[in-house]
Amino acid sequence: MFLSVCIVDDMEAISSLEMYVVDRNAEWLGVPRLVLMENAGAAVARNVVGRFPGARRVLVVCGTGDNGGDGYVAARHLHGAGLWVRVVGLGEPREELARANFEAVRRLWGVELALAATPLELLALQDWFLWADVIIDAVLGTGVRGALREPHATAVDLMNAAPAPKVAVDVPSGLDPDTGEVRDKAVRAALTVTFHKPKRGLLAEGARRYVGELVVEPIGIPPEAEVVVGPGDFAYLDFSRRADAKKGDHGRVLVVGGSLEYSGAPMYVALAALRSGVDLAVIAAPEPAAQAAKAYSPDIIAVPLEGPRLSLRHVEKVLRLAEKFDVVAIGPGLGLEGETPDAVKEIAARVKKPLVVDADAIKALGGSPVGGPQVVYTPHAGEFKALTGVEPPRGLRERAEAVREWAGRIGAVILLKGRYDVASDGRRVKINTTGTPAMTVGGTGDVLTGLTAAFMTKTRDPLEAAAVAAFVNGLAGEEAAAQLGFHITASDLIEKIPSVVRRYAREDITSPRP
Ligand SMILES: NC(=O)C1=CN([C@@H]2O[C@H](COP(=O)(O)OP(=O)(O)OC[C@H]3O[C@@H](n4cnc5c(N)ncnc54)[C@H](O)[C@@H]3O)[C@@H](O)[C@H]2O)[C@@H](O)CC1
Ligand SMILES: Nc1ncnc2c1ncn2[C@@H]1O[C@H](COP(=O)(O)OP(=O)(O)O)[C@@H](O)[C@H]1O
Ligand SMILES: [K+]
Repeated sequence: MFLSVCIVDDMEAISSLEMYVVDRNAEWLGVPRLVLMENAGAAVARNVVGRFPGARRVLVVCGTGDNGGDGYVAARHLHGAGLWVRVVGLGEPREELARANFEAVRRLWGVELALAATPLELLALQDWFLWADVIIDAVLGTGVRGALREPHATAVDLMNAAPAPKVAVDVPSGLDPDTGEVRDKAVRAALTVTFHKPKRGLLAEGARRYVGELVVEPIGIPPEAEVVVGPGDFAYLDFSRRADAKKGDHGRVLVVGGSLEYSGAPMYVALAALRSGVDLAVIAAPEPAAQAAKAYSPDIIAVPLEGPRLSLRHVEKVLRLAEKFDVVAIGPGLGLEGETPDAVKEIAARVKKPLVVDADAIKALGGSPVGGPQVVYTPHAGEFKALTGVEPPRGLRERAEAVREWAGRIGAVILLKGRYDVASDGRRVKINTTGTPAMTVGGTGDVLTGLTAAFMTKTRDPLEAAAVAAFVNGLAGEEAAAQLGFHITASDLIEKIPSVVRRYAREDITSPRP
């Protein structure tokens, strides 16, 4: 399997957001989240029996989220191992996974389950906390937000006041999984069983008195889940809108492209950006392409640059124009005649905006690529060679290494397009597996450029913008090809963008604070 790409070392700490993304992408790869929860709960049970072999009486304290879900699984496994198990639930779980495991415990007449939604109800169960040989803290994990509310705060106090050793599920409740901070209080565990990889906060200075001994347990997440682009990656993009939003709030993209010969490419970029959910997509193009764009669609604003191609005399005008935009995409349809390459070099070097460099602009910059924290190159194999001087390797692992190495050298994000798209910012690698050979039709790269520019208005993370753009572009191609086979055009992809994005993005309308 050439996909045996394991380009991350397996003990680096991760953030709760990264864990959420890996979890959702493992599910997209076909590993159900309920399986992850079952493995997590079973791992807790195994560690309790292994670390406290003399324990007979176990109290499991479960929150209302998936951390609680893990607790219910652990309770079932420990009950199955012959221990005397009592469970306190701080309310009925709402999420389906935790709910399923809550129900599975509720039906076991051999397990005593009490619900306590208030401090008073908890205090009535005080003797359970003193009865236990071991207490499992399954109250809060990576979903903790802000200061502890009730009855969680009382639950933490009762657990800490009990003499029995505590075993924390994933994160000691009350500890911030990313910083290790404790706002008011947290469970002081003898042992923390965390899943898949250590959350950064567990390793922080001063966290040890809460974490106790740390055990990292695999739960069946395949290594590909660390690098594949999937639904989880949408968590990096903000598609929400305020009720009092105004034009431009949701992104302005400037497309610098087109020439006498090519007018379609910049249009594909602009239309794809609009369909991705930006407010404005403007093309700055040589007259013939600008006229064609104006004639083609009222959705596109076109600023004409006199003459048949981008030239040095246009640079100042383009730079001034760019100041009014959030992201600039440069390259599609420019051609490489005359002064165009020099004009591209000048603009790329001086534009102070997030930049997507595609197509002819990559070739124009070839020898001296521009780097920057918000610069993204979207080459196909030939353009990668023009950018770096080297052919991209054929094997996926080698290809990922090459993209990462060159992204690091140039100091930009590189998204190398192909059967699998490989993106890197020099440190992280993302691999997109969506798409279809029907997409070799001209213009699909322009659509990807439009998606990338649009998504760069929705996040500060250009690698994730490019990765999610590739994911959406590929799915749009697959859906178009499902209807039209190998007869799709780039326009068919653009039509599919809204339904693909809406399947994974949260498009909330937030009411502004009065
Ligand atoms: N992400 C993954 O890969 C996996 C996660 N799993 C478990 O799922 C957990 C994350 O689950 P969730 O995202 O549901 O979050 P949690 O279960 O950690 O907490 C969310 C729940 O706690 C409540 N809550 C949050 N902050 C609170 C506060 N300050 N005071 C009182 N209540 C508060 C929320 O209303 C919600 O009901 C992980 O820690 C882990 O234990 C496991 O099932 C294995 C797979
Ligand atoms: N054989 C393929 N299988 C799946 N997706 C492909 C394939 N070839 C290209 N694509 C997709 O088509 C889009 C454009 O890629 P490409 O054709 O290399 O760029 P360009 O249109 O700029 O030449 C990318 O999103 C890429 O993932
Ligand atoms: K916990």
